[in-house]
Amino acid sequence: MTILDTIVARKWEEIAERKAAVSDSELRAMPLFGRSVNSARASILAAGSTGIISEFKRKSPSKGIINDRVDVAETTRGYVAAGAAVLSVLTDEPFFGGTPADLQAARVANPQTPILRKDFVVDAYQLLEAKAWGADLVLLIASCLTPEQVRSLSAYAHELGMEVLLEVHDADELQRSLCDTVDLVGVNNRNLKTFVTDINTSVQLARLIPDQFVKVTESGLHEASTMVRLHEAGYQAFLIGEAFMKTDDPATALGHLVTDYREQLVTSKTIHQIV
Ligand SMILES: O=P(O)(O)OC[C@@H](O)[C@@H](O)c1c[nH]c2ccccc12
Repeated sequence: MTILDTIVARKWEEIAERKAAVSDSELRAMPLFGRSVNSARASILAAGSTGIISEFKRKSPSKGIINDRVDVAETTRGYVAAGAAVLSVLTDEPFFGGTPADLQAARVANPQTPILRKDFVVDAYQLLEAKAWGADLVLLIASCLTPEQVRSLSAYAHELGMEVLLEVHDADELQRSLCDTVDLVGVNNRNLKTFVTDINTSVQLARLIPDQFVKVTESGLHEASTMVRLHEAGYQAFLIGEAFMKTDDPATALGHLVTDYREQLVTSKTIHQIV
């Protein structure tokens, strides 16, 4: 049994508990449910966007406690001020220390910014929750879903007005799960079964992702030079958590990375023009 199997098994228990406590119609009646969503796709592709999807993550199975001191509203507001194109907020409690309240607090603090509900979505009920808690897009992880589930969950997310980030880790997952109700494709550099992180995963898969999808590289990103390399490989967005959250001031860490990335991009473009 891998950690992913353990997480998904626990997730089904959580879903059963939540369904018993809050009905579909109660979720639909929540104040945020009817709000219009912010497009992550548009934000990432806008001229001058950093493409950074900045994550609020307190702990993880691979790293343990990363940061249990900072406030979600203050941190996410700081992320946006420092250049985040999209926010990612973990809502899984047992393994990542996130809560629905974190997502709602980030929503209220950042009304104009697209926010990803970062969780292990396996059931349509979680999409209703995401909408009710103020999410603009949801993550679907190919390795814990059948291609049919990816299709039906992504179509339902679209019906609810949200966008979909499909996460893959290898060519096989990409080829069998990709469908046109997905908006962004994320390549996770971290193998969720072994926790090994390798940037080459993204480099190798980039050319297999059709251009209609926004290409996102996920996990293990700490250096501007790595971002430049992945940008040149075709990535438009970068999902980054730990590099920011492990510091006492995650938003300032993001600001520094943005400055370095912009400088290095200019240098790299100049070199390409000369060579
Ligand atoms: O903290 P990192 O290494 O920058 O990674 C962020 C993000 O990619 C990672 O948290 C993540 C990617 N896919 C996930 C699925 C579930 C939980 C977490 C994740």
